[in-house]
Amino acid sequence: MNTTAKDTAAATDTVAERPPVFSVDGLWKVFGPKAKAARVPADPVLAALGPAELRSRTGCTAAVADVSFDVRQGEVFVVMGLSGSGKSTLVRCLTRLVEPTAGSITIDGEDVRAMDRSRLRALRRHRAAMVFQHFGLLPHRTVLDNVAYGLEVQGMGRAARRERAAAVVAKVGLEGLEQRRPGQLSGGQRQRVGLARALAVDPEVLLFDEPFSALDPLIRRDMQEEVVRLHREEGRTMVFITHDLQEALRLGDRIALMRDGRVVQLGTPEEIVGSPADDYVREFVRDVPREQVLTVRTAMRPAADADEAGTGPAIRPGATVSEAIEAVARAGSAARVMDEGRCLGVVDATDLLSVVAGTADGAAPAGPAAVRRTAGAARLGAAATGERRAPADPRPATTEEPA
Ligand SMILES: Nc1ncnc2c1ncn2[C@@H]1O[C@H](COP(=O)(O)OP(=O)(O)OP(=O)(O)O)[C@@H](O)[C@H]1O
Repeated sequence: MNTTAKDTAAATDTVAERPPVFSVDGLWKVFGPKAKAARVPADPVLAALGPAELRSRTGCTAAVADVSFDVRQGEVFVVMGLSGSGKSTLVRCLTRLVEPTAGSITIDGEDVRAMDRSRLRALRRHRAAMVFQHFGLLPHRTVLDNVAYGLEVQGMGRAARRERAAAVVAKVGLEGLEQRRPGQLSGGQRQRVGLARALAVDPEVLLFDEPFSALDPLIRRDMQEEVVRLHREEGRTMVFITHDLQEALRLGDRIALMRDGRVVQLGTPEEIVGSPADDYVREFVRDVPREQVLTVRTAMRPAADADEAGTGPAIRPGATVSEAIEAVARAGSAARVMDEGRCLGVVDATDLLSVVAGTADGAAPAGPAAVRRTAGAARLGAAATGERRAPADPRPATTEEPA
C-alpha cells in the first residue's frame, strides 16, 4: 500500500484522529437538463425540494444532494442505502467517473474537481482503484494477465508485472488458477480476480461498487471475509457501496446511510443501530440483533461499591453485549468493564437484557469514544437478520471499467 498513508495511519492510534484521504463538502450531482440542473444546488427553494417535487418542477433528479463527509486513512467507509438512493453516483463522483454539479472533493488535500485529464487518469489508475460488481474482466486474457492489466497500462515491464500479479493472485487465494480464462472460473473466483486487479496497482484507496451483490450468499460471505482479512493485513482505506445492511454492519468502520441523495446518518454501526437519527433509520435497523452490534459501553453503569468494582469477570469496553451476556451467565455475577487495569463500569444481567429488549435509555455512546475502534476491531461476528433486497440493475457504463 501507499507507504505514506500506512506510516501516518500507524502513527495515530484511532481512525477518528487520522487525516482524511477523501474530503467531500456540499457535494451535489443533479441529473437533468444542464442549465436547470446547475441551478438546483444554488437555489435554496429548489435545493430543499423532495425528489418528486423537484422532478415535476424542473425535470431534474438530485442523485446526490448536499453531501459532506471525510473518508479517513485506514477505515472501511460504507455507503449504504436502498436502490436509487444515490450510492453509486456519490462514489463515482469521488473520481469524477460522474461529473459533480456542485461542491468540493479533495484527495489528500488535492482538489479533484480541478484535475486535468491526465491527473484524473492517474487518480483512477494509481490512487483510487475501483472493484466493480460485474468484474470487468478481459475474457480472452488469463487470470494472471487480467491482474497484470493495470500494471501494463502503467507501463511496467512484462517480467515485473507478471511477478507482481502472481503475488497478488496468491494473496486473494487464486494460486494455481493463473492460466485460466475468466469463463473458466466461478463467480466468486472472478470477483477475486477483479479484487486482485485493483490491488495489483497498490492504490491508496479501494472503491467497491456493490462488488458482491451478484454472488450467492455463501460465496458472498467468503468474499466479505476476504475483504476483512485484507483490510486487517494491510490497513488499506476502503469505500464500499452496498444496499445490504448485514454487509454494511459486518464491514464498515463507519456507515453513511443514504436516502434520496442525502446522507441521513453517518456513524459507526453501533451509533446507527443504537441511536438511529430518525424514524427512517430506526425502521431500517429494526431487525438487527442489537446485542451483536452494541458494545458494553452502552449497557454499563458505575459500580455500586468497591466490592462490585473489584470482583466479577473482566471484559473489554469493545466487547459486544452478546459477549458480555455469555461472561455474566458463566460467572453468575456482574462483569467489570476494564480498560488498561481501570474499571470503567459494570454490567449485570438486567443491564444487558435491557439493551436486548431496546429499553435501555443509554443509546450508543456518541462522540470520539464511539469511533475509537481500531479498524476491524468491532466487526459484527454474526449476521443481522434484515431481509436482503434484490440486487440492482447494472447501470450504463460511464466508467473506465475495461469490460
Ligand atoms: N445517468 C443518469 N441520468 C439520470 N438519472 C440518473 C442517472 N444515473 C442515476 N440516476 C438517478 O439518480 C438516482 C440515484 O441513482 P444511483 O444509481 O446513484 O443509486 P444507487 O443507490 O446506487 O442505486 P442502486 O443500488 O440501484 O445501484 C436514481 O434516481 C437514478 O435513477
